[in-house]
Amino acid sequence: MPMSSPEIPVLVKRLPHGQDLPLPAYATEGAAGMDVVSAEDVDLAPGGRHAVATGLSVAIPHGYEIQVRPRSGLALKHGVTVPNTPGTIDSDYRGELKVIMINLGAETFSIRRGDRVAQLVVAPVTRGSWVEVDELDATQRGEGGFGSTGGLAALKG
Ligand SMILES: O=c1ccn([C@H]2C[C@H](O)[C@@H](COP(=O)(O)OP(=O)(O)OP(=O)(O)O)O2)c(=O)[nH]1
Ligand SMILES: [Mg+2]
Repeated sequence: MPMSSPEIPVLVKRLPHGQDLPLPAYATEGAAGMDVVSAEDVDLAPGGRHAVATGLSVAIPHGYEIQVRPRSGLALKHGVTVPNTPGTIDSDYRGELKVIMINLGAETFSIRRGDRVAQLVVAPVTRGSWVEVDELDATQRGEGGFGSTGGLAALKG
């Protein structure tokens, strides 16, 4: 028997143009994201982008967010992805949830109302607070970054 993980209840409201659409849903028992469908027809030209309507607004519990992530099949087969991935839906946002999509492929990509365009991951948020100091502790990495440990080759053991 697979263990079921706790589910976070998220309030969802179907907007007038989304009344007949299915709510975002997990495609399989172990899916991390709920597939969300488009509430509109959009033809995305090569290089084009659009904030795709979902016909939904949500109220996420405080301390959680929804991440809007691309579907890998659309990215691999068509070059269609979410440029701001993971998109952030704040717990206090009450506007329409939209999926920003970009067509990085060579062909126009047609999205039809009801098509599953992206996936939504409900995730906990940890917030930080600044502790301002004059000096930071020394580390092995120091100021090195952006490739300072080398290129693609594996590290020598
Ligand atoms: O893919 C996305 C990303 C954001 N939003 C909505 C929900 C989110 O809570 C709000 C603001 O998003 P974000 O903070 O990423 O955008 P911003 O450019 O910083 O806008 P704002 O000044 O409104 O925060 O826009 C979406 O519907 N889809
Ligand atoms: Mg913002």
